[in-house]
Amino acid sequence: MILEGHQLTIGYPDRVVGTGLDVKLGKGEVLALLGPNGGGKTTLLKTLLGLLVPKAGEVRLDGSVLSARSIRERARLIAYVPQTHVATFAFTVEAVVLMGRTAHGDLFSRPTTKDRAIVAGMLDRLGIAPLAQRPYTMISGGERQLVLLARALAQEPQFVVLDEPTANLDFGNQGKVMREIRALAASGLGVLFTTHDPNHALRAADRAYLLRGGERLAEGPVREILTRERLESLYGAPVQMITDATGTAFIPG
Ligand SMILES: Nc1ncnc2c1ncn2[C@@H]1O[C@H](COP(=O)(O)OP(=O)(O)OP(=O)(O)O)[C@@H](O)[C@H]1O
Repeated sequence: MILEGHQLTIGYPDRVVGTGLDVKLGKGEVLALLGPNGGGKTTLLKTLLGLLVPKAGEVRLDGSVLSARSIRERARLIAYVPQTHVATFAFTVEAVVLMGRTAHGDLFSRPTTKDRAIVAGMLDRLGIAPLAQRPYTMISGGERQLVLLARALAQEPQFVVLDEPTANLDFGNQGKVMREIRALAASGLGVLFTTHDPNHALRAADRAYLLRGGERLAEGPVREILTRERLESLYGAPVQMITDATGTAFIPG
């Protein structure tokens, strides 16, 4: 199964953000989307998810146009972890993660024992089981990020799309999410995530897609694509590269 954007023009009713964009994500692989603020990353993600309609081109899932599938079917296949949002209603953490099961059951049916077991497993896996009965509105931004990831995984999708999944996380939890992303790919899911940290792409992704001003600057295997020169050109700023026996890291210059 492949999630694919073909010759996409992306944007909003009053604005074109990018044109001629081709993106491909297969199962079992991780693609990192990098680029400067306002470059179009979130717009591209939302278009691939079917939340924004492409102005031209099409999004295909397994060769057929995504928009031809029902919203429910899409939700079963592709999970979205948005940038952390603050909920208005004080659902418990467990209830928020249970929402991930909605695509699998009848909309008005009560969660099954299996649903609850899957949710408990996800909370445990991400180390947030102690938060289960806390209101989602009264936990930290980083904890919320992990709850949204748990909700996406409870969906048991084929693809997971994450918008800056490490943005609010402490150093330890950043590592946890990177490991989780690799584990998802190892279990056969396709993962697409945006990041402002090239080191996270190096660590967790197979391929990198560089997007600037709505244009694809480069795409390919992370280790080939992420060079000091390319990152300097992507961000229009100096970048330093540090290499030792254990690997390579980039720091803003
Ligand atoms: N709802 C909207 N309506 C109109 N224009 C928008 C809307 N949301 C974003 N934009 C514009 O679209 C362009 C791309 O924004 P987008 O959020 O996709 O960038 P991004 O690469 O995700 O940025 P960041 O790294 O800052 O999150 C920007 O110029 C932005 O101002």
